[in-house]
Amino acid sequence: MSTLPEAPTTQIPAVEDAYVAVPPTRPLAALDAREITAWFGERKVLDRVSLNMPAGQITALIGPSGCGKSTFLRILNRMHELVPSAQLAGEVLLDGDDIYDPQRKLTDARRSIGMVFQKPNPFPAMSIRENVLAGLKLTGAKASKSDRDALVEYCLVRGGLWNEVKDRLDAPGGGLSGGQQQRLCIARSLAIKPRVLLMDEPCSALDPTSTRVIEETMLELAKEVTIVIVTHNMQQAARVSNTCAFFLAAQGTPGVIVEHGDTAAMFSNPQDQRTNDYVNGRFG
Ligand SMILES: Nc1ncnc2c1ncn2[C@@H]1O[C@H](COP(=O)(O)OP(=O)(O)OP(=O)(O)O)[C@@H](O)[C@H]1O
Repeated sequence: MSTLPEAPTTQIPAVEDAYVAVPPTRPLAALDAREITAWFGERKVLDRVSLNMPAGQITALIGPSGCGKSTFLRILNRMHELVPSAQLAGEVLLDGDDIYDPQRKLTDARRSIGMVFQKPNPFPAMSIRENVLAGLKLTGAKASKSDRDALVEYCLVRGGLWNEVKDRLDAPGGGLSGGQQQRLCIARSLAIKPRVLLMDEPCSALDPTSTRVIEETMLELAKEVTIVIVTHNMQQAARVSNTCAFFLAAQGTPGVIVEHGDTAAMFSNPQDQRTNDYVNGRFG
């Protein structure tokens, strides 16, 4: 697990003060990482990692602890640069446009590429409704109350939580179960209609039933949003992902992708012996 902070640290304004709107549907987008090398201080932790994450698909990043999966994921929406010692080389293209282009604002990347973290991190004192709307700070247009209500419903339906909370939208988000809180965080991330959703071990703190609900939610969401998920759970990778990338960092060397491709093929007929050993639980 990464040592980076897991929760957004910026102060969220009161929802009534936020400028909100129901954004139009955005077309599906592919993410293409090219020759990504990453450092923390002097230490190189990823070495020339390239990966295409196709539009409308779920890509799983798998591999043993410490091989750089979370670092790679955070590079995909410019969170890596929040660490003072962190450096980066390479390109990340969202539908052909480099999110690291100096002409582009950091907020452009965050608007298009949302993130769900390992530990559910709703704003506990805010209501369920406010939690969803809190994701809207980045949009810039005002909207009516009915638009906001429609957006809250839209996000909670897609987050797979609507039926469980529709009668208590003003109850605090902190009062939900862990699995419900994680789906609330998914709903919050959907409020700005991201084109890509990054998920860093989103089920590792959840029981098997909540895990299955989140997996079903992901499979539904993938019709509208490209998803990239880090998971240690091989069954989960096999159940939800279309494509898979196996990361590995040999002792004292930076992480690389050993093998990537169609998930079913990688699990049934891996090309590299190390992939074979990993997916069959022989190490990691
Ligand atoms: N903020 C940080 N400062 C310094 N080194 C870091 C930082 N975050 C991660 N690292 C190092 O970078 C390497 C890759 O870490 P990362 O969290 O990306 O791996 P991971 O594959 O996601 O691991 P896990 O599966 O345990 O979450 C590790 O050696 C880790 O110690």
